[in-house]
Amino acid sequence: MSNTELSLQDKAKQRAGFKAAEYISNGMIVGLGTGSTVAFTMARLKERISAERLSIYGVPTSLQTMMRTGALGIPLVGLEQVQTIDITIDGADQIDSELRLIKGRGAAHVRERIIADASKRIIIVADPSKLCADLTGPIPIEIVPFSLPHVLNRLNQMGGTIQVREGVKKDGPVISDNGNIILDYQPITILDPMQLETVINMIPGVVCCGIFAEFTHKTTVIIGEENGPRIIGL
Ligand SMILES: O=C[C@H](O)[C@H](O)[C@H](O)COP(=O)(O)O
Repeated sequence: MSNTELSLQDKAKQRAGFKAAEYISNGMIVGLGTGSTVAFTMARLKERISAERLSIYGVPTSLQTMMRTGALGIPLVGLEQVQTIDITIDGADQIDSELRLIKGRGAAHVRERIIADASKRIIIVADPSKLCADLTGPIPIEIVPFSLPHVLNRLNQMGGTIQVREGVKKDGPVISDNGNIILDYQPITILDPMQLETVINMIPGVVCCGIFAEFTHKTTVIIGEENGPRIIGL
């Protein structure tokens, strides 16, 4: 797509995504997130690989990213082949003032959390619409299919509303890359993101939810503002 065809929001994503690619240097192992914003980072990395002979290996967080990087020719390694990941670049659905996140609109948050945890540093790329004073939800939750009635019961006891995410081009529930079901849980309020994350993640059957509150100490956020990328955090 040419630059003139991009929407204003896509241009903002592009500014953030391109800026993040500058943080990558020769020899790095790079966690590659999922979604439309980090797709711009991957496009820029492909250019740097050709123009500067940049030598990197990516660790993908989803089948979508695996397919995109395959098409771009970015070399990949599996998590089992690396000790640690130098930097992970990923998107987010909501970012609060303390750099806590909600992720998982694309149902990739389980693998994204694993890669984030294995990374020395995390760079989150986003357009300005993702910034908020406080996280509000909905919160994506990946669950083992067998546990559906139990998890629905437990979340109902907590209040709020829950939807089993359904496919757009598929009848029935969305199935994640891990073979699981995705719920979208709208709590009444999120007073303490870390506490709510812990409570949801402890429900048997939940693989994990999309609140990422534990990585703020190693997170940088890049917002693609109109007059240039804004860096928040480290
Ligand atoms: O499951 C999807 C991921 O958490 C994405 O990183 C997140 O939804 C942001 O995606 P986008 O950059 O397309 O807004």
